[in-house]
Amino acid sequence: MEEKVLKKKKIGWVGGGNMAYAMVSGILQVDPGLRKNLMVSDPNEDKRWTFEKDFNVQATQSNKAVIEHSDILILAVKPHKCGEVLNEIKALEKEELLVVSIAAGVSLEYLQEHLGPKGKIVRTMPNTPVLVQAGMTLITPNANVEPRELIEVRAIFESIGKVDEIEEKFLDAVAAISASGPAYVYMFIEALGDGGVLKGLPRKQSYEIAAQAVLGAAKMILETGKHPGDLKDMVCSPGGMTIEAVYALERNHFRASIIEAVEICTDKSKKLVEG
Ligand SMILES: NC(=O)C1=CN([C@@H]2O[C@H](COP(=O)(O)OP(=O)(O)OC[C@H]3O[C@@H](n4cnc5c(N)ncnc54)[C@H](O)[C@@H]3O)[C@@H](O)[C@H]2O)C=CC1
Ligand SMILES: O=C(O)[C@@H]1CCC=N1
Repeated sequence: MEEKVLKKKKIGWVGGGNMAYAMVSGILQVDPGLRKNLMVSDPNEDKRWTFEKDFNVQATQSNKAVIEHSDILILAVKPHKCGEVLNEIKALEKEELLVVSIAAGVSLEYLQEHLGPKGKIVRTMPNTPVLVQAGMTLITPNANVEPRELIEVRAIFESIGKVDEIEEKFLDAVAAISASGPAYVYMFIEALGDGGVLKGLPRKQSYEIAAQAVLGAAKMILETGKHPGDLKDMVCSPGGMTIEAVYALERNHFRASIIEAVEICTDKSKKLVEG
């Protein structure tokens, strides 16, 4: 299904930064031949060159060219730049264009205000692991999007990870967990690896061991459906070593610091569009 949609539709990105790069990279792992259907615009020459060099995907300075090329246009600029790009899209009066925003904190209301009442918009929140086809994308369409169009958008993101629909009011928190979350996890892996280095392990091997522990733990949650607390208890032998570590983490507010990070991040999301 994903491949069929990807083969049929012309997809463009306005903004050729980290997320566009990750999405294009993930999509081309499905089928490198899809590159003919993809196009990216960015004012930065180095960014454009990266798409041509790494993927042989056409990259242009002209947002207009990408908008004209696309059946599905992905808005991949920073939140405070969305307004100006939406004005460019509106000016081209391309009624059937399906606009997919990946911008954090930019509401459907804001997007609709700029695109006009007929604008077909899907607000999404993906994350950088789409680059390795292990992304998580939450999506909310506006009322103008037809079911078949939503299926098409889902298919794009399903080709590079998991997809689910969610009420728009949760998307800021989703961004704080799923889109920003990998940064916290990298910090955790780095720290776990440093712990190994402290104990004399070679650094590279220590990071690999730490990353595999995180990957395995995540798979345990997703594949057993067990509560994280139950899985933690399976590791903590009574009177054993793990519970000593858990106690040390609790003394240092490990869980509270992460919950607070999600709260601060969610609040910040709502201010991004102001720049
Ligand atoms: N980085 C992440 O992990 C995630 C980012 N997002 C969202 O994705 C969007 C893009 O984020 P990144 O790729 O990280 O940012 P980025 O800064 O790497 O990329 C944005 C690109 O837009 C280009 N740009 C600036 N003005 C432009 C214009 N008028 N027309 C066309 N291109 C223009 C810039 O040159 C830059 O290359 C943001 O809205 C962000 O909130 C969403 C989920 C995860
Ligand atoms: O930090 C940011 O603003 C972007 C949006 C979510 C992840 N990265």
